[in-house]
Amino acid sequence: MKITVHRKAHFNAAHRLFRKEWSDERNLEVFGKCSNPNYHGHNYELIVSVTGEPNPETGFVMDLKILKELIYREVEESFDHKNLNLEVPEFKDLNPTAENIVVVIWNKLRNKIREDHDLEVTLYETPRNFVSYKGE
Ligand SMILES: Nc1nc2c(c(=O)[nH]1)N=C([C@H](O)[C@H](O)COP(=O)(O)OP(=O)(O)OP(=O)(O)O)CN2
Ligand SMILES: [Zn+2]
Repeated sequence: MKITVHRKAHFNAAHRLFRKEWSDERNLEVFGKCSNPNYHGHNYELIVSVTGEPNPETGFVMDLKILKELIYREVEESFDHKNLNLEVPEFKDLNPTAENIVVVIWNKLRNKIREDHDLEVTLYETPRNFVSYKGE
């Protein structure tokens, strides 16, 4: 029997979507207002979902307190109140789109979670725009 446990978290961060080899006009055409050269912020909401068999002794798939601390260490500490383009090394040469952010987060968490557990990460960039990734 497999069960999925979910933990929500959030971080606030600034970003700019752009390609440096393109003009500001071209970036505006493709990335819209998220290409503002002076950056802008989002309140990102994160859902980390871990699927596995519950341990028969504890009833836990994974201790949610441990998952909470893991998300804090791996995601919130590095991303919260940061400029993703300028302060988070993973985005030095990678456009911080919701798609790229969710993959970076998944990769940071994957090797910290038991191999026999499945991992899916869902990231809300705005209340209506969200992406999810499960490593496929
Ligand atoms: N495939 C993607 N498309 C877009 C991304 C992205 O990361 N992946 N990002 C953006 C912007 O960064 C942002 O998400 C859009 O902001 P906004 O248009 O303000 O979104 P809202 O949900 O607030 O817009 P409403 O019009 O109020 O619904 C754009 N595209
Ligand atoms: Zn944006």
